[in-house]
Formats: sequence, C-alpha cells, structure tokens
Amino acid sequence: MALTVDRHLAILAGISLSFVAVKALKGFIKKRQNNVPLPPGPVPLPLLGSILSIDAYEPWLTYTEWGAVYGDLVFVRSLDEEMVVINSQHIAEALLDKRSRMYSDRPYLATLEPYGLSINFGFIAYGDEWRLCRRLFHQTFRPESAAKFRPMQIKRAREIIVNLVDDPESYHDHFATFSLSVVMSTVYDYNISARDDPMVQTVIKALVPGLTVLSPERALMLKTFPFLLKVPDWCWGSSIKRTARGSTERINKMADMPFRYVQQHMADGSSLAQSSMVAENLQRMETQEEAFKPAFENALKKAATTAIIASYESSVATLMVFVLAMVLYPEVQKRAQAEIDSVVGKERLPTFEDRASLPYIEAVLRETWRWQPVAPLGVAHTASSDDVYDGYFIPKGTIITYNTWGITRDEKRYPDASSFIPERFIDSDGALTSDDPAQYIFGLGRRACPGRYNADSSAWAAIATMLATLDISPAKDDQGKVISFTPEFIPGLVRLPANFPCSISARSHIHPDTVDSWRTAEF
Ligand code: HEM
Repeated sequence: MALTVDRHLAILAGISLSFVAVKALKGFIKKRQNNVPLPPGPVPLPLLGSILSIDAYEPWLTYTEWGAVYGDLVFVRSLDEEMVVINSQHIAEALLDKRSRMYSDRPYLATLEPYGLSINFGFIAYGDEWRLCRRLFHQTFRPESAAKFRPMQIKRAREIIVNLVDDPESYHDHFATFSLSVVMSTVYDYNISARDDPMVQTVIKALVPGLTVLSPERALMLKTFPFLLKVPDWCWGSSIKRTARGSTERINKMADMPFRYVQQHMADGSSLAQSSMVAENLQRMETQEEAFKPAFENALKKAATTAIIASYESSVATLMVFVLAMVLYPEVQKRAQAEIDSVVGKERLPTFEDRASLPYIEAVLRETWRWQPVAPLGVAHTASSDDVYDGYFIPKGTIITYNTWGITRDEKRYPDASSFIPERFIDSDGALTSDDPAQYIFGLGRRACPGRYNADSSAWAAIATMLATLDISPAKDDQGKVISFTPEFIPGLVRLPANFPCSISARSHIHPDTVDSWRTAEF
C-alpha cells in the first residue's frame, strides 16, 4: 500500500512541477515580450527556483543578504511563484503607498480556507468584502475613536503590574492576558477574568496552532501539493487534513462565542456590551435593508475576529521584546526610570497626558519596534497588474514581500543595528528625531495595519507603567550568580522572543499596600 501511495505522490508531484515549468516559461516569454528587465536577483534553479536557498525559518535573513548583493528591489522565483522583495522604506512607499491601487491585493494562501483562517480579512483579496470589513474595523480603530480606549488601556496596564508582582515567572501569560483584555474590551466589551477565563482559553486554543500556517513560505507546500487535503484519513500525509479540520473548528468557535455574548446581552437589554465595536455595529445594522444584513453581519464577525487574531501575538511579542531589552540593557532601564521619576514623580503613575513630556520613553518604544521587529516581513501584497518601476518590470501576480527586518538592519541608518540604543532617536538637543519606525513597521498603503494606533497606545501604556513600578533584571541562580543566556526567537509571521530567565520585582518605592490597592482600584 505504501508503495502505491508513494507512486501517486510522485505522479502528482510530477504534474505539479510541470505546471511550475509551464508558468516559469510563460513568465520568461512575457518578460521577453516586454523587453523591460526584471529586477536583479539570485539565478533560479530549473523548476525549483531559489526555494532551497531561502532560510525556511527566518526568510528575512536571506532576503537581507540578497539585498546587500542585488539592491533594494530583488526578484526571486520559488517553484511557480514570482516574488519581489522590497528592502527599503523609500521603495515600499513608492509602490505600496503611492501606487496602492496596484499593490493592495494579497497572495492566494493555500492554507487560509482549509484552516478556517479566511475569517481573517487581513489575508483576503482586495475587493468589496475586504472594503466592508476594513470600513467596520476602521470606525472603531481610527485615531480619533481609538483615543477613547486609552483609560481602559492604562487600567489594563496596571493589572499587568499586579499579576507580575504576584507571579513574575509567568510574564508571557500576563502579557497574553493584557493583549486579549484590551482587544476583547474594545471589540466585545468583554472583561476577562484574571485567571482561566473560558473565552481566553478558546482564543488561545484556536490561535496558537493556527497562526503558524499563515506565511506564503508555509502555504507553498499546500499550493504545490493540494492533494494533501484530499488524502483519506488512513493514508500517509493525512495529518495535514486532520490538523486543518481541527483548526477550522477551533477558529469558528473563537469567532462565534464572543459574538453571541454581545448578541445575548443586547437581547437581554443589558447595559453591558453596548459600547463595543460589535454592539455599535449590530445596532447600526438594524437600520439597514434586510437583504444586506447577512453580508453585514458576516463582515462584522470577520472584522471582530481579525482584531483578536491580529493583535494577540503581535502585542505579546512587543512586550516580550521590551522585557528582553531591559534585561540585556540595564543602563537604558535606569535612564528611562529616571525620566519618569523626574517628570511624573513617584507619587502617581504615568498617564497619556504625560506622554509628550517623556521623550526618552518614546525613544525606548521606537527602539522596541525597531530592534526586533515583531512582523519582520509584514504581510505580503500582490501586484494586481503589470508595472514598471525604476526601469524594472514587475509582472501582474508577483508577490510583494516588504522586508521590514532588512530596513531595521540598515547600518547606515542604524549604526550598530543589532544593539538596543534608544539614544539613536534623540538629537543633540534632547528632542526626538524625525525617524519613527512606527512609520514602517506597521506596513504601508491601503493594507497598512489599521490597529496601529491601538497597538501603539497599548505598548506605550504597558511600557511606561512597567518602568514606573518594576525593576526588570537578569535572573540569578541559587548562588546569586547571574544566569547568562543567548536570546532565542520563535520565528513566524509574528516573531517573538522565546521565554528567557529574568527577575521582575516591584521598585523599592512601591509599597506592597500600593500594589494591593491596584487589585481593586477602578483607576
Ligand atoms: C503590536 C504591533 C503590531 C504590528 C507590528 C502590526 C503590524 C502589521 C503589519 C505589518 C500588517 C500588514 C500591513 C501591510 O500589509 O502592509 C498588519 C496588518 C493588520 N493589522 Fe497589525 N500590527 C500590530 C498590531 C495590531 C493590532 C493591535 C491590531 C488590532 C487591533 C491589528 C490589526 C491589523 C489588521 C486588521 C491588519 C490587516 C489589514 C488589511 O489587510 O487590510 N494589528 N499589522
């Protein structure tokens, strides 16, 4: 039986590779017809292209190396896919932003539908459904609306401190609670409980395995060998199909549970769930034509679920990067604490009204975004028509990968780029420079991150509150010796530090009674 299966796999793989060859030939002919050269790039192997040369776990490293050899626009062929890697902010602005009409589509990801992830509008094609989802999302998350959530973000940030003081070793889990509590309040007006919240368990169960399949590099296998989703359960390779089925069930549960929570509260006439993104839009829906309601409700559910998916890991990763930096760069932490102590004082905690008076904290946040960008390749776009840029031909359908990592590693712009140096954003007068990585780490153009104002406020609230109240330092062993470690990162669409040894405790002026008072405070 195994032999038969192997033969089938071989035949099907052969057919797939023939399609690859035909597509590559078509591309070649098109290029010749056009007479405009493709951007420079590595010489592809027949059929396979450059796939074997790309670092499977950290592709941004390969793209950055190629950037040094071929320049800021690199053409790469992998199997049957054509990709252009953008290695500079300037070209990203020129294409993704200034020519956004042509560069706002997303590549087809073979993993999306089977794994239940097409509910995430961040990955769907540029079209009417995406437009409706994005409009609903934008109403809640645009800068003017997002500002009203700031007091809630400060309150949640203070809850992290209580959790960290109680149980410092579980810092990753506390950041996950923070991330979800902010977004679930905004989207569903749902207040999660400090421990074992059923909604949180459902979200984590759905997201943690699901997100790993969301990159073009991972989806390529399923695209090339789509029969893997059709093989019978008893057959070799069927685990992919089973994993996909399980993922769909978990994602659907995650989308339905909180949505029903809001509908239930609205039906009961409860004052809860009245001011959330979902509640406000369900009320708006009542005034709409009957025929449009199902599409509206579907788009609303997608927009709501996307907010959870898009913010969960990225917000956790940002705070993990910050804590890692504080462990490795104690002098930065001291300078940041000194700024807060002198501007805010030790009697109260920072709020958003203090933000403009705390330039060093701002520089720490900028360096946190830059030092270890949590979305090192952003989310890929596609060219929806042929284009010529700077004398190079970019064929319709080309995947556009925007190498954020490469930009953060530009030694001319960021000398000693792999070190955490907030001072690089402060000029000789002590003011912030005009270089703000938030201008590029959230992507560009019509698909740029619409949650960035919320993400920025959450990160600022958490970082400023932690610096005001906690000492973060290297962990020590039983003999009092510092435990040294080499930071490790979990790669993926979102890249985050793996847990590392560290010690977190309340700063000396923070009295235990004060922490106790935060447990119950309404702030
Ligand atoms: C914490 C740091 C975050 C980073 C670094 C980040 C980064 C990004 C990037 C690079 C993209 C792709 C942009 C492009 O295609 O050019 C994106 C898309 C998106 N982000 Fe974020 N994000 C963050 C947090 C959030 C949060 C908190 C939310 C929701 C509240 C959110 C919602 C979204 C959505 C909905 C999209 C898809 C947009 C679309 O395709 O139209 N993100 N994000």
